[in-house]
Amino acid sequence: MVEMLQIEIKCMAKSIKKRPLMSEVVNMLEDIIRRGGPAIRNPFRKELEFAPFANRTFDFEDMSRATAEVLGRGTFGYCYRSILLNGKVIVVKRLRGVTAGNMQEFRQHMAFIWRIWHRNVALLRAYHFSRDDKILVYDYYQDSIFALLHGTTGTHRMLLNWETLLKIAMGAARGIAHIHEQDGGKLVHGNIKSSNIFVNEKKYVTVSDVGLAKLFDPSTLLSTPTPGYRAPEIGKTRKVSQASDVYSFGVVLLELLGVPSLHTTGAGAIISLVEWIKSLPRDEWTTEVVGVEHLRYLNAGEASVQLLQIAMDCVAVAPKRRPRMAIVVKMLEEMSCIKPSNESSSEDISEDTRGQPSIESGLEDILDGLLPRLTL
Ligand SMILES: Nc1ncnc2c1ncn2[C@@H]1O[C@H](COP(=O)(O)OP(=O)(O)OP(=O)(O)O)[C@@H](O)[C@H]1O
Repeated sequence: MVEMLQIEIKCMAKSIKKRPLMSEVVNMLEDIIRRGGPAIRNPFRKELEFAPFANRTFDFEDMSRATAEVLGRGTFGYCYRSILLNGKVIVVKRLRGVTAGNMQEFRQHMAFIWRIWHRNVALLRAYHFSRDDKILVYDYYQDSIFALLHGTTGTHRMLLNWETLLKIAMGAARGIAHIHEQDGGKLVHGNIKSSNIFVNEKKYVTVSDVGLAKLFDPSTLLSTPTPGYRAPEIGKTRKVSQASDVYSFGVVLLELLGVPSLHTTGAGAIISLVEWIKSLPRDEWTTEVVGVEHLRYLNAGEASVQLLQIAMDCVAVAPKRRPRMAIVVKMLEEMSCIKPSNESSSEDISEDTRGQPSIESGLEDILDGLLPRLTL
């Protein structure tokens, strides 16, 4: 290790003339290795650390040779969809503004994320840490719940059948409840929304971006969750909490139920929407809020009112009045025993009320192959 430090000191010499040539540095390092010195990694090669048990089917060089397309720019930096030469499709997140300043801290945090192992939590496959780059690698999932519901443009509204809707709700709820059990029951996701919930290759609903909030300064997170999913108290407290995760999940439930325009409204508009729903007599909730066409399609009778009630409990303005996520899971599990009154008929509705593709068209390939067989 001392020898390594000596090399480092030589490289950082003030006088340019005293700094060794790169070829000399390589020779010095090779010499250390030859003499059976400390097990060092080639410092000129970028390394990926893989999750325990994850298949190491690619390395950093494969990643740099892959094609990459920007999926979007999120709170934590740019997100790319990358196709490796072996055909595997991965998602690469290049983080910006990470506060975990050194390798040790970052590594400890990654190990913490890997311990949050659950079928409803998206696996962080690998990471890379260097002074210039902090990169996270995930599997690529065909579609987020947001994309399923609203399409990539966010303009259309997909109607889900009752069974699919409940499975998505339950998978996401179980994932969030598991996250809330971590770190001595204190871990907060901090950015629950339908574009962070996916269906994985085993057909499990998985919650992504877990543990990332802890890597950033709270001031970076002031814009999370995205307006619309952000609990009202965050404006004052400037802090996300488990109760604010529950609020965000309530908004996802409303979104799943097809409450119109949720994805385009701001936090204020959501609160007034919630107030409006509360002002309606309960027996008018589903017809007014979910919509007659969608209700006919869901064909779930009183169960859809109950689901709407759970969503409304989650979006209670006072954080203390919101149920804990474990309770939400229980309520959803009880609901899943309630069967819709009749099998939903595909002839009932082939297009939703806005003439946009419904479950019967447009994304049918994905939905036929995927959602009816969602695993719980
Ligand atoms: N593993 C993944 N597979 C497929 N698409 C993904 C994956 N991770 C992210 N995406 C998609 O990439 C886009 C950008 O994601 P990213 O998480 O960077 O930002 P965001 O979800 O838009 O915002 P935020 O940072 O607030 O979560 C989103 O549309 C998201 O659904």
